Amino acid sequence: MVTVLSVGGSIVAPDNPDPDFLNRFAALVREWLAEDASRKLILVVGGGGPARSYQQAYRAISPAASDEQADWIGIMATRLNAQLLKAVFADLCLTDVVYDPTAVEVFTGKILVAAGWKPGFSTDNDAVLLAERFNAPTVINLSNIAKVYTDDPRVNPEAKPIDEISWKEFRQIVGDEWVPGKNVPFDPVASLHAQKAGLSVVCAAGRDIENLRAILDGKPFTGTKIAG
Ligand SMILES: Nc1ncnc2c1ncn2[C@@H]1O[C@H](COP(=O)(O)OP(=O)(O)O)[C@@H](O)[C@H]1O
Ligand SMILES: O=c1ccn([C@@H]2O[C@H](COP(=O)(O)OP(=O)(O)O)[C@@H](O)[C@H]2O)c(=O)[nH]1
Repeated sequence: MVTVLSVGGSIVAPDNPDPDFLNRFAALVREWLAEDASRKLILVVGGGGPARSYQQAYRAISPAASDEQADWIGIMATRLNAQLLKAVFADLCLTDVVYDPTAVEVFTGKILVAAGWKPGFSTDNDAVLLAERFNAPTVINLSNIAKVYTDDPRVNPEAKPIDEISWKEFRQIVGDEWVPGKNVPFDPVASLHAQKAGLSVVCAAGRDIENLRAILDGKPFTGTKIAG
């Protein structure tokens, strides 16, 4: 049984890598995998603070900055974070970090680590492609926010948290347009793809390890389910 976790860069490397979080996360993952030999995990890792600061530097320097170049810069940040996770799980992760999610042939070991692929979307979309490929019905999307809100709560203090939402309604919140480095609970391209594929997504706070344990165990959790 393969479970797909989209691990937001905002929790792996908010500004710099967060070794305290990674340590607690690694302990939980190891414990959970050891409990049942049939469990396997795909960890799709985002770019976090470094992706944004390098993209911003590029835009500050280049008046005619292109989205494609900005995306490539972000992709490289996701690959650096992914290589860190692969090293942390070296004994369980036997294959190279996946870049092209449509070309994965084998999944030996207990963990597969994936990073950014190509311009036009975020690692959320790579997670959707991998979920389809490995028949996982749900993507667990771990971020720096406990729930999806009716609007960005950092911008709009009136925004209300949501427990369950349809893809149609969710896509009205995040829109259709991809912008490199966009901060949204699940990216617009990935959302359309997940809707078409009939996948569900659970958005939750990645740093809350007990809550993550509950999600992995199929128990009641704090977060937002996007489906239907
Ligand atoms: N409707 C919304 N609900 C919740 N968060 C939102 C919403 N719209 C925008 N955001 C922002 O998205 C951020 C999470 O996205 P991001 O920082 O890219 O996370 P990650 O790196 O984990 O993928 C939140 O911190 C929040 O500021
Ligand atoms: O397949 C991918 C994955 C990532 N990115 C770029 O890399 C950035 C960082 O990735 P992501 O948004 O997934 O990181 P996170 O939001 O988790 O920090 C994105 O904003 C995109 O600019 C991309 O172009 N293609």
